[in-house]
Amino acid sequence: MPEHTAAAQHWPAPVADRPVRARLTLPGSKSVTNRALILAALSQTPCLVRRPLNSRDSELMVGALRALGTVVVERGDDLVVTPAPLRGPASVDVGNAGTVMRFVPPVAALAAGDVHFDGDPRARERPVGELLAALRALGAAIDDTDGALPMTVRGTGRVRGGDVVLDASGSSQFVSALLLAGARFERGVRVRHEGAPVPSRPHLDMTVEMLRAAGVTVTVGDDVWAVEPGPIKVTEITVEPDLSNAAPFLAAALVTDGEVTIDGWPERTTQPGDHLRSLFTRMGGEVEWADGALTLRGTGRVLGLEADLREVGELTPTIAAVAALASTPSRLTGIAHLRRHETDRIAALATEINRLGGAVEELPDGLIIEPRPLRGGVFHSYDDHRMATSGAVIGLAVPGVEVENIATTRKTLPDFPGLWAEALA
Ligand SMILES: O=C(O)C1=C[C@@H](OP(=O)(O)O)[C@@H](O)[C@H](O)C1
Ligand SMILES: C=C(OP(=O)(O)O)C(=O)O
Repeated sequence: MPEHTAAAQHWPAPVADRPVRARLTLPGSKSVTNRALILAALSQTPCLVRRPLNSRDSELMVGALRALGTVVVERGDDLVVTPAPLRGPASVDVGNAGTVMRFVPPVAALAAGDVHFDGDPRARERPVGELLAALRALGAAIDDTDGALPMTVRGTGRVRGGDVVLDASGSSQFVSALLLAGARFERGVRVRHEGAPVPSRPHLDMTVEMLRAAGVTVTVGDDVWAVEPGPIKVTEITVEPDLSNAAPFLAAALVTDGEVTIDGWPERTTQPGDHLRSLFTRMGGEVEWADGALTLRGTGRVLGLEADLREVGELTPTIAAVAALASTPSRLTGIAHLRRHETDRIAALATEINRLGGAVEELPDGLIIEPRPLRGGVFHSYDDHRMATSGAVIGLAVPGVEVENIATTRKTLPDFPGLWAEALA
């Protein structure tokens, strides 16, 4: 049964009856894993992907690339990716993975044969039209449904490439998608963004950094990115732990006055989760990085936050959960694009926190969250992994919170309930 139709289960969120003290190693980053898999499939050499995420979004990416002919083999916890000529006919299930629905179509355009794309019902509502229009302008043939899924990329084995202008205000993934495959286009690709600001800049930096590490020449200007045509050569990529998925665990220390250490936290990284160091400090935590581990200590106060989260939108659900438990108000802005994430996260957060007695007001591009005492109740997850973990954070401090469909956390974490129990033990 597809996961989005899995029977709704209510998971009683554990209450922290004492400060959470834990030291944890987290699974690999979704964003790094799925970029690594794309680059490895387009590489001239086999590639060892070390410590990849092994969860729904990465499984969907592996499935997509296998469908196009790439050989992906497990070796212990690692993956060996052996590139092969890309070919259709093939069918790709994108699930509700933005990285699969945006990063794979340009690869499919390089394949010889038709590649059909579809996914969870929500995937048909998530934006992809701007990317498809850009791909067409670069020489690809695509049959879509009014700029959305389901669609078929009619791959011919080659893409002309060249200059293209697109509006990436809906998702940074449109730009990342074109850059990741662009070196394999005959003329490379030069992407210019025009429109409201592009969100999630760190993810674009991640794309550029990983391409350069794979031997690709990339130049970056103001809202312009160019990839030279040429070979992609990558033999090994080590995936960092998922720092965005560190958010609920660090939040657990913050809201219970505890102390949580995440092992393997890179000293320098392009992952947006690294911004948690400053964001959670502003919300009352004390953060220390030493010897490759990050520790967050609660200080007995949880403060609201005024912040533009455009760059780090995927951290919003956890920040909103902490804000709902804070002693001062929060105003989170710059995140209109979250309305087309796994769910409309702005509406979902307001509805669910208010259902527990909160005082949250929706803005067109964000949330105002006033402090209120909360009560128990069902916290719906809307098939959104980060909504589910946010319910768990609130449940630490509010007895009687039940998270509906906690299993949806498997999008990017193979065993959230197990890790949560380990953290609280
Ligand atoms: O490139 C990536 O890996 C991602 C980019 C961001 O997408 P948007 O720019 O659509 O927010 C982020 O929210 C998503 O979780 C992962
Ligand atoms: C927006 C997210 O995912 P996706 O890669 O599906 O866009 C997310 O993980 O918060």
